Amino acid sequence: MSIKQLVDDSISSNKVAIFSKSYCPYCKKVKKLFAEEFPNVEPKIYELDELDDGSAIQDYLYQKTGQRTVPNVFVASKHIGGNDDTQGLFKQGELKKLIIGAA
Ligand SMILES: N[C@@H](CCC(=O)N[C@@H](CS)C(=O)NCC(=O)O)C(=O)O
Repeated sequence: MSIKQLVDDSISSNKVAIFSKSYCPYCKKVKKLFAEEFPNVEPKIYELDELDDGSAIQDYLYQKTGQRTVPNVFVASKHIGGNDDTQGLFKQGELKKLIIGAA
């Protein structure tokens, strides 16, 4: 499977997909948000620093979204952005709507 296929498939087949790095504090915050606020949703999490293809995945995400940083979050196949974007969407009540809509 190509990197493009792997990333695109995981975005379309998971309600929440998070491309993360295990040591990244912003990633920890966004993973905590989902775990605490949406405990019934199990995000698909890729720790890019622990994967052989992690750099290639990060390159493809940059090509796809214009965002190189992690976390890079997708909900209901929609690109949300990083931790700041995700927390902002949550505070507006829009993250819940997206998740419910994807049920
Ligand atoms: N404002 C961003 C900050 C994200 C950020 O700075 N992430 C760092 C890791 S902690 C990053 O991606 N650095 C580049 C890299 O790891 O390739 C957010 O809220 O997501």
